[in-house]
Amino acid sequence: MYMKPDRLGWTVYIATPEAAKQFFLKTGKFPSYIYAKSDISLEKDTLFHDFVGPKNILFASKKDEWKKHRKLVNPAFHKSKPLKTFGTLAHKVFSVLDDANEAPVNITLLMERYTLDVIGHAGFGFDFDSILHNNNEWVQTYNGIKDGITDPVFFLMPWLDKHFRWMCPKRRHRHHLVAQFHDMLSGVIEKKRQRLQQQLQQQDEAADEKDLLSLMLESEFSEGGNVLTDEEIKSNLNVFFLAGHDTTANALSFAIHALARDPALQEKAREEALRVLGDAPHDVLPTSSDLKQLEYLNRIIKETLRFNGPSTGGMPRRLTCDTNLMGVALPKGTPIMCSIYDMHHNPRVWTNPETYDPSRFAPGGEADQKAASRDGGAMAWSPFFNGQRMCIGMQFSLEEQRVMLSCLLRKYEWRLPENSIHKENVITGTVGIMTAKNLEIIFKRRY
Ligand code: HEM
Repeated sequence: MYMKPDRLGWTVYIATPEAAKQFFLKTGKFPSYIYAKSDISLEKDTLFHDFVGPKNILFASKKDEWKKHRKLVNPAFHKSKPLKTFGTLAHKVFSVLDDANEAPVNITLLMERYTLDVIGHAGFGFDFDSILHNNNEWVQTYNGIKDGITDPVFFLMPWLDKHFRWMCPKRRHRHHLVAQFHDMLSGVIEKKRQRLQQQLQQQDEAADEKDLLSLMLESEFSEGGNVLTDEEIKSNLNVFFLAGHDTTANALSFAIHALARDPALQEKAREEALRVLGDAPHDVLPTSSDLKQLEYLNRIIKETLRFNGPSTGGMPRRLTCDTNLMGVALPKGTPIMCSIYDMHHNPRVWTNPETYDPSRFAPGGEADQKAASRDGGAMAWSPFFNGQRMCIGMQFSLEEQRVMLSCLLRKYEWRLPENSIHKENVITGTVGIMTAKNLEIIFKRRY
């Protein structure tokens, strides 16, 4: 553990599995968490607050409030397994790669378009069509909001947004975009509620391909209604965007980079993809049983999430009572974070942590050995956090990555351009979600 100044002031950072075990699993007595989420990111009247809204699963800091959201959201994520959606949209990405005709492609931006279309379809049955038409109205609207939220000036000085946005027409426009986006979402929710009430919901639609909004509304309907207000449902949908879109896009681009840097690794992963999915010269849609057999690819995905996990530390917390953490007395009110990045790169936790090595995740390998130990070793790999507040979209994201990467391996060989700045390791460039700086890749068709 160490301390450094952060947005909440001097903050304790956890970087070992033993301390992380307490942080993740020792939640404290009802109704409060010991390590309760701080609402710093949600200052009222900011663009971020306007977009995401205060009442949702991610920001809930009290147990009863969180349970209310999790009750509806959980069954939706359990039922949802939209492999067809993942696959069909991956094929659209391929048409962009084919058009590039072996010219370098900014893979992070392309993966962001892919994951935006995925979350539109799988989240609430909406087609952003951002892979093929990145300039259309709704993509521009969403991107305008996202750029506004991640603008470093307003991120670091939220009071500018609250008190002085009247001086900045561009900022006012961004708030206007949020209102437009919310109106669109409200319309979709309303229509879906009506369909459900009139029992027009297609009964024959496979549950695993239904969108998360429909699944949440169905689960609410079966509870007799009124579990969450429309505002709360909308707020949860917006969280799925913020939590599930850039994170998965960056995880995918880091994996594509790892495979580009090491042709032998790429070839081995391709052999597995061809063995499982066949080598016929046309695109395929992987099934659930196919994905289970992609064992080597899975190791690559896991090692990529250890080496370059897009979420480096989750949201800041504050202690709600005096606590003893690993023999250190910490007073109530202390700001505290779990640094996933530091834990994943800690030489006292992982052997040669700066070496990218998927074999750590082979059966009986380093990761399994750690998980079997009693001192919190299972927490050593926590790209999605752990315990109660672990990422609810973990399986969704892992399946999305497996589908995209296995289809990509079948269809293309890829490499870094000669002058790439990412030859050794990927160079990253932002705060918050870890993102590669202008990562370009050259794709060569196999069929
Ligand atoms: C590689 C991809 C992803 C990573 C690395 C990731 C990481 C995380 C982490 C670290 C947390 C805990 C945050 C905290 O408590 O401070 C979290 C929570 C969450 N994530 Fe993800 N996530 C990913 C993908 C997704 C996807 C695809 C979705 C939804 C479609 C999603 C939805 C959520 C939600 C709703 C929570 C809040 C859960 C709760 O508090 O009960 N995430 N994620």
